[in-house]
This record gives sequence, C-alpha cells and structure tokens, in this order.
Amino acid sequence: MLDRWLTLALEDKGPKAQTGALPGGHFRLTAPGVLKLIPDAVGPQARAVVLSVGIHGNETAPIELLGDCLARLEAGLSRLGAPVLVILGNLEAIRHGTRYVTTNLNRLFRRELDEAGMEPDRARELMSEVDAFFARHPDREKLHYDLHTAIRDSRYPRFVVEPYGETPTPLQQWRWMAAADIQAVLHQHRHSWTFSHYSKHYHGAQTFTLELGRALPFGANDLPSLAPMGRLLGALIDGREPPSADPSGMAFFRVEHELMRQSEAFRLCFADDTPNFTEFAPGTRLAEGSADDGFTVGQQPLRVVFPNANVELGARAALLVSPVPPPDAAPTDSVHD
Ligand SMILES: O=C(O)CCC(=O)N[C@@H](CCC(=O)O)C(=O)O
Ligand SMILES: [Zn+2]
Repeated sequence: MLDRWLTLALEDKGPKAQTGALPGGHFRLTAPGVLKLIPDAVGPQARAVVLSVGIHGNETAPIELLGDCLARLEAGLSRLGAPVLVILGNLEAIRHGTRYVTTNLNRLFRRELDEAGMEPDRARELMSEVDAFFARHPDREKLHYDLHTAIRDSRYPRFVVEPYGETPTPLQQWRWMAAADIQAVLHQHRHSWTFSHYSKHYHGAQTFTLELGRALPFGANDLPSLAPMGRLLGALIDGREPPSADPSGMAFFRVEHELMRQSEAFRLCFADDTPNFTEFAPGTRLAEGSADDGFTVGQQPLRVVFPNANVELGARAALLVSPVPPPDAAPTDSVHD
C-alpha cells in the first residue's frame, strides 16, 4: 500500500482518508500527499519527525529515497518507532515535472500569507498539518528535514541549508549529517520563509533544507549515493538513535549576501552551469541589472550558491557565501551521542 502511496497521490487516485497497519503501528492518509505514521509504542529517544519531499516538483531523488524507506517499513525490514509526518509537497508541479506551477512554494511558509492560488493554498494546508503534528507531540524533540535536489552541479554534491534562527543547532545534528555523507553546511543569515524555516521559526524544531545531488527525472537518480541518508531517515522512522560520525570533515559556510532580481534586465555575469560553491575573486562582476541589482565582489572572495537569473521579480537569484569555522562542540553537545 505505502509503496503505491506516492504514485496514487500523484495520479490523484489515492483515497482521501485511509488507514492501515504497519509493523510497529499504523498509517493514516489524511489529505492529498499527507501521510501520518503512528507507532504503537514510542521509544524514549524517538523524535517527532516531519519528512517533506517534492516541495519543488522536478526534484525527484528525495521522493524515490523516501519511497524506499516506506517500502522497507511496509515489508517488515524496519519497525515504526516514532511519530512521523510525511509530506509530498507540490503535487501539481510533480505531475508536470516542473519546479512550480504558478509561484515558488518554498517562499510561502509564513503565517501572514494572504496570496490566493494553488501554491499559497497548499502552503496554508501544509503549515496547518505541521502545526497539528507538532501540537500532538509537545514533549518530544522536533525535527523537520525538507529534502531537495539542486538545479546545478556542486563542489559539495550533498549539502544542507540551516535556516536562520536564534537557537544553535545541537552538535548531534552535524554528527548525523556527517554519517549521512553530507559534505557541507550553509547557515542562512536571515528569515527566508522556506518550509524548513517555518518549522524552526514557529515550532523551535531542528530543521534543514537538504540538497541531495542534482534535480533529475524519476529513474535517472543516483540513489546509491543516498544510501547513508536513507539510513539516517530509516533510524528516525524506527525511533532508533541515528548513526553518528565526526563532522570535522564537513565544510561550513555562512550567507554574506543575497542577489535579488529587481529588473527584467537582470542577468548573472557567469556561465549558467557554474557549480554551487564556486569562488569568485574580489572585483569580479557577478550580476547586472537596470534597477540597482548589479553586484561586484568586494574585498573578500565569495562563493555562489543557487544561482538562477530566471526567478520572479523580487526573488532571490543567488546566495553569496563564505567559509566559517565549524560550530563549537562544547555548549550544545548532545546527551544522545
Ligand atoms: O539549485 C537551486 O538553484 C535551487 C535548489 C533549491 O530548491 N533550494 C532551496 C533552498 C532553500 C533554502 O534556502 O533553505 C530553495 O531554493 O527553495
Ligand atoms: Zn528544491
């Protein structure tokens, strides 16, 4: 059943409300693309876990990866031990194989949202699902991993974006990410109204946007490279402590500046296929536009992440980042390690 859930949800043939048994618990389908995994017994170390995929419709590897985790669970190769909310984000865009239909869903996760349309409606539905889920588990550590893939190649093929927030991320997360073969971490410098930011900002959850390789069509993904990430997701679903590794091999970056597209004339001055984290020297012209949206690198070199000149007016066209030291182990070291 669950291995067919993703397909049924995409074909819009899935039953609107359905429940069924699973090893260790049961599942409930409560809205299109929204699946709740409810364990019979929750271990003391289990977290309340939100796993979202397909927030961008052309990013298929995370959908396949999560599909594998659900298939393993259903086949009895693992046993449910934590409350999990699984979300298939932009169903319409996934059907079209496009990043979005009308507007970028991953910029709409704020409670004051008053726009009308399919993506704003979906954002409101998903925010209320997340609110209800975390409200049901007030005493549990809250996690939300929003799984994506990137448009371009990357000097670090698998990396995570840490949303802006006041609370430092516990070291345990970096250890899990290192074991899951994540190669770099990018700290956001300000609110960004992404789905992962939503769960951190409003619920104090430990959250990331995970970039798991390149955006490719279904069937073309390099799933073996995601096996370590599959083990992290599997452990969270089972309510087991995830594998840990030394995070000192990961590279850490901070956003220094965002290029925003402000004019129709806006363009980036470097090749379209420039990989994420490519470094540009001081004095390099990076963007041109007719509304003060040009940019030249100042005194420090900067690396570019998520360059995309074809975004909507007023939207982010690239992040410019620089390396920072790894987080200090001392204050936030986890009792679970
Ligand atoms: O490869 C790209 O240009 C975009 C990949 C992507 O969808 N990234 C996320 C990052 C979200 C964040 O900044 O936390 C996005 O742009 O929504
Ligand atoms: Zn994405």
